[in-house]
Amino acid sequence: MKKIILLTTGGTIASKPNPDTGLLSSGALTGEELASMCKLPSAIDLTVESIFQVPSNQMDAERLSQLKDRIEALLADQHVDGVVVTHGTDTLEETAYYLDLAIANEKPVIITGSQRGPFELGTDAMVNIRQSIIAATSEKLKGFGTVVLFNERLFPARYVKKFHASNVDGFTSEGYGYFGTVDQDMVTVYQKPLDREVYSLKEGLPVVDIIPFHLGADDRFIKTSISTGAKGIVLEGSGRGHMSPQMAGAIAEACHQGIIVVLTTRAGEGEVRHVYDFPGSVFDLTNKGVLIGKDYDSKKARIKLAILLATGATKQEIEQAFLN
Ligand SMILES: NC(=O)C[C@H](N)C(=O)O
Repeated sequence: MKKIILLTTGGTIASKPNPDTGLLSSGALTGEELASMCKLPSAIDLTVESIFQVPSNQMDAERLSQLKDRIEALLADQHVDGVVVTHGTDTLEETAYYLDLAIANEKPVIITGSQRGPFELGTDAMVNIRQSIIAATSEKLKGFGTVVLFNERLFPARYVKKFHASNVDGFTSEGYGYFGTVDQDMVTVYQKPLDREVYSLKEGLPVVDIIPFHLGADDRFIKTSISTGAKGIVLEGSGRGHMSPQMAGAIAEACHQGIIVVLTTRAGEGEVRHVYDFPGSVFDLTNKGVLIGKDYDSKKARIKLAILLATGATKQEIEQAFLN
């Protein structure tokens, strides 16, 4: 019999209506309460553990590290076949990618959430938990790193994104698609990621900011990032990766001060590349010391940059790592 651990962290999937406000209290339910509401196959040996009971806007570097340590300890037990994490959907993709890059174990780690609370009409909470537990028992998902299950689909942590604020079909991997499904009790895998990247952290995650470009953006946030001690900055540019000319001077100063600056695009798909030579272009910014963030979503680039900095990687190694 497969042994799976269900590790709950809170979120809507663990929420209860608050009679005082009529709104949802995320994380009010314990893992045990939640599991007792799911119809699980009896052939799975399930252990439930509540590690946090928070809405996912409370996830931070410290909690990520606690979660990773706990999962690693659980997977190290030879009797454990896989771990399922339940999480609020708002930051689920960031936690998933952090776990994906930081956990080396080959056993399945599946992370899921829900858009509707367990007591709401048409809730997706129980079905997502159930399908995730089934996925975690699958031999097919060994060596995949951390996988996100949502609405019966399996997504790679590197690309998955919450694209709908409330719909139960709320997650996608723009341009790349999902790599499998869990339909009733059947796990099907259509694609497997070519490379698996795993890093060994030497210290806690440093401060890395995301600074978006918008029409008319100035340099105040970049200056604040520099003066408040950020170790990394992810710039979210437009199109091929363009920032405003007003930002370019402060970006050069950030690089000059040894802050690692990575450039991404706010477009949903496509890569940051040298195409133009105007002030604020990729050409201009890389000449100032900025690294190219390829096709990374800015939130994923932020997690990756923070992890790389926490491994003690050099600027050259970080540049190389973003070519993956
Ligand atoms: N659907 C959800 O889980 C959203 C919730 N606000 C959270 O991320 O905790």
